[in-house]
Amino acid sequence: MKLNILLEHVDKAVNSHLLDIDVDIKGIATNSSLVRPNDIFVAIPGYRVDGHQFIDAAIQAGASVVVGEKDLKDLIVPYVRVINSRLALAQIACQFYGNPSRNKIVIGITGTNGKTTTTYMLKYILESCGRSCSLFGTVQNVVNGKTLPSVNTTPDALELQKQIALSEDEFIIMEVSSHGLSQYRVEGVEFDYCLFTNLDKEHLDYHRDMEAYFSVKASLFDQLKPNGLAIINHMDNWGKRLADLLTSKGYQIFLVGDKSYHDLQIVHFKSGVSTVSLKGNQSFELSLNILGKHNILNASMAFLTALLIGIPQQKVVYALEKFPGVPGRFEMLQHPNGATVVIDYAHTADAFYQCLQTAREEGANRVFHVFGFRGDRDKEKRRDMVSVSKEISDVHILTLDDLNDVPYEEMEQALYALSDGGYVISDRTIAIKEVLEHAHKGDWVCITGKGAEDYQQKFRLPTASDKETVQFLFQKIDEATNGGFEPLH
Ligand SMILES: CC(=O)N[C@H]1[C@@H](OP(=O)(O)OP(=O)(O)OC[C@H]2O[C@@H](n3ccc(=O)[nH]c3=O)[C@H](O)[C@@H]2O)O[C@H](CO)[C@@H](O)[C@@H]1O[C@H](C)C(=O)N[C@@H](C)C(=O)N[C@H](CCC(=O)O)C(=O)O
Ligand SMILES: Nc1ncnc2c1ncn2[C@@H]1O[C@H](COP(=O)(O)OP(=O)(O)OP(=O)(O)O)[C@@H](O)[C@H]1O
Repeated sequence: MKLNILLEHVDKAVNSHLLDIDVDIKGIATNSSLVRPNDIFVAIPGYRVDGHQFIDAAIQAGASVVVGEKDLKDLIVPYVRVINSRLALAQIACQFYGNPSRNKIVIGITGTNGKTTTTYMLKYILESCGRSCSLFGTVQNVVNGKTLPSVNTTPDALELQKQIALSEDEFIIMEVSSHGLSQYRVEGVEFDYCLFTNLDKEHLDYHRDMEAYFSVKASLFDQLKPNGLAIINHMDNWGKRLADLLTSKGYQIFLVGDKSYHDLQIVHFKSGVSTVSLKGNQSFELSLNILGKHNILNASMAFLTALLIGIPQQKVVYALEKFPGVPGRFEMLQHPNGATVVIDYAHTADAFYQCLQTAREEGANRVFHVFGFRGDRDKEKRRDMVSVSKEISDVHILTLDDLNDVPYEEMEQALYALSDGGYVISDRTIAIKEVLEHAHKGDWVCITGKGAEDYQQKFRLPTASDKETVQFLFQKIDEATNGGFEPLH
């Protein structure tokens, strides 16, 4: 593509005369090691390193044009200075791949919790009706039925535009994170449906405060196509704010909630099976294989969206009944002694509440809760998480989550400082072992924070995830002759 066409929609600072240069651009790169001859290299001042440092390497690798934010002179190739490199990248990628989101039905889901679950539910409903979907999210990306690894919840603009262009699927369903929005990863994507699940204290190491976090999330809705629809959880206070904001802007909004004026009303809110009704219609049952009122809410959001897309109600009900769940989201395993083990991805206070309260409402005798905190991530939410755990569970055990380069001892100290009457067992696998040893029939063990993700560091047991650890320990119980655990060596 000719440079002048490629840069047509880029907010440029200076050197715009270079747009006239008759250069043919073959591709786009943001990493110097991935540059190929005749690529345009976009230098991004990153959080770890400054991409401008790699301009020479990019040129050596064949970049024929460089885009950046700095005032640079004397480059041997044309240099386009822009106000924001990430924004320019999105605008360039969008143009290069021909605005691919315009040819798709695009669904974006934002909010602190429930994005992954809701995307999975929607994908399942649509695919059950023979419609094809690409998916972008925390657990995996899927395009044309092929699974691709997921580096970020929301991929960077270059990867996202490329994958949407490659997609032959009818729908694009994506989780839109606040980082993704603030880093312009979805800039240029035009959405048919945008969903808001909820907002809870999270990522305040990145956003100034909750107001700033909310504003970023709300900005997704400005990317709706002219006839695009917003679907909002109106039981969440931030959802109420968003609904007011979008109404004042003239957007078409649909609300999920527990009041008769909601477009989808959850009339009788119960984990597993709930009664819901559509405005002005008879109520009916919505049943799910996964427990938790929060999952009923996620299902209701998916339900309303599917109806707006035009899927018949009965087909949606049927698909949700069969929905197999999401790896590591309230995934239940049965302890040989009759206790119940739940592996969940809860890592905010609200998610703790949902997970632990579900165990309580299911009649748990005692609730054991094993959890930790990500190193080098939002510290503000930690105390709230501990207090919810302390309030709802009978025993809370603090353990290590991903260290993210924080020294082991430092994180261990943080656990002791926060434990508030709970136990600290630093080795995650040993914490799980201790709890499984102490849990009896009728007790529930909730292990939260990692979900289906692999461990980032080695722990004492030879396992790579919470599920593997639990299954490894169950196996040991089965093998042991005395009905207890084999000693560990
Ligand atoms: C803090 C943060 O958001 N970082 C994101 C950011 O990376 P960065 O700014 O650190 O990049 P960098 O490593 O400093 O590199 C800067 C530039 O130099 C280039 N470079 C670098 C080295 C080299 O040799 N040559 C070279 O050209 C790099 O390609 C890059 O363009 O831009 C990258 C590309 O978009 C992201 O992958 C990366 O996400 C990292 C992996 C991350 O962990 N992000 C988290 C915080 C995040 O975004 N999370 C949300 C979900 C949150 C949630 O809801 O739970 C998400 O959407 O994933
Ligand atoms: N609607 C909801 N309200 C509150 N908590 C929820 C809701 N849905 C899920 N959760 C909790 O949040 C955890 C993460 O759920 P899910 O992966 O669906 O959310 P997410 O928004 O994709 O999270 P992340 O952005 O961190 O990947 C679940 O394991 C559960 O504990």
